[in-house]
Amino acid sequence: MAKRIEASNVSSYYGSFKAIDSISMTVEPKTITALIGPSGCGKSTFLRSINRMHEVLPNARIEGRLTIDEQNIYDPDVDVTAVRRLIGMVFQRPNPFPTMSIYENVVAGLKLNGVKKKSLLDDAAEQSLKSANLWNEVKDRLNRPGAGLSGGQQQRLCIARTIAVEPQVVLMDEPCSALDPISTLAIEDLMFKLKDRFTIIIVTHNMQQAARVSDKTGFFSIDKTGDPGRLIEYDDTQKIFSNPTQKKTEDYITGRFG
Ligand SMILES: Nc1ncnc2c1ncn2[C@@H]1O[C@H](COP(=O)(O)OP(=O)(O)OP(=O)(O)O)[C@@H](O)[C@H]1O
Repeated sequence: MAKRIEASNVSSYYGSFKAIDSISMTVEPKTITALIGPSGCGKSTFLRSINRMHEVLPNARIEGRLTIDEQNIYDPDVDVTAVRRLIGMVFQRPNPFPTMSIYENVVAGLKLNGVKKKSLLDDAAEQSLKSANLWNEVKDRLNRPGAGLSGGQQQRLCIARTIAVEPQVVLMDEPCSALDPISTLAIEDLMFKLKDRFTIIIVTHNMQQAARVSDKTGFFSIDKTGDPGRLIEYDDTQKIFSNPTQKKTEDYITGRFG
């Protein structure tokens, strides 16, 4: 089941440096939300705050409230591993486990969760690779190394690995920035397909991509170096790209700034 995400006044810090200031937004289930904005305005920091990856760094912390279907994921009694299982993440560079086969990559998370039965693992591998639009390309070489695939295939393998554990939210941090245009379109097609099942948030520098794939867009910005990033405008993607309310948004999307 895809889930609603609600951020209320989320500020994230690296030590004493405040990287984002008081971000509030609601992301509806089964939608794609794009986060755009100039370099260093805190898009990735916000994304990593959503699945508690931010706090992995020493001295990193957040303030505010982040709920997934009413559950505050920062409540002290919340199991962090369970949060990260619920909220999967795909990174900028495809990062398949280098020593594992294609099959082992996809089922790695399930095995970690204690699934042992071969038929269940086989089934999950096939379904996840099909969902990731990769099955036909790899079904005859499942035991070959994942690292032997092309960049675009590796990224789809990482998406298959992420969705194999049935998360409810999928976070994507510039998932296409290392890919060629054809692989990029393959990932975008895949995102459309996945939004039937998952809530997706994508950080992208590619404005055409944000306009093509997302339902909602959040524009982040900073006033000057050293200031925290702020959410300037958050609205339907069509509105942001055709008639934004804020001048800063307009300047950014028309290329006058950033
Ligand atoms: N590990 C870290 N330690 C300290 N500061 C960090 C760390 N990671 C990011 N920052 C700082 O936090 C701010 C926000 O960075 P972040 O990577 O979230 O921005 P971004 O909008 O995703 O940038 P980009 O588009 O370039 O990826 C920047 O000032 C950055 O230098």
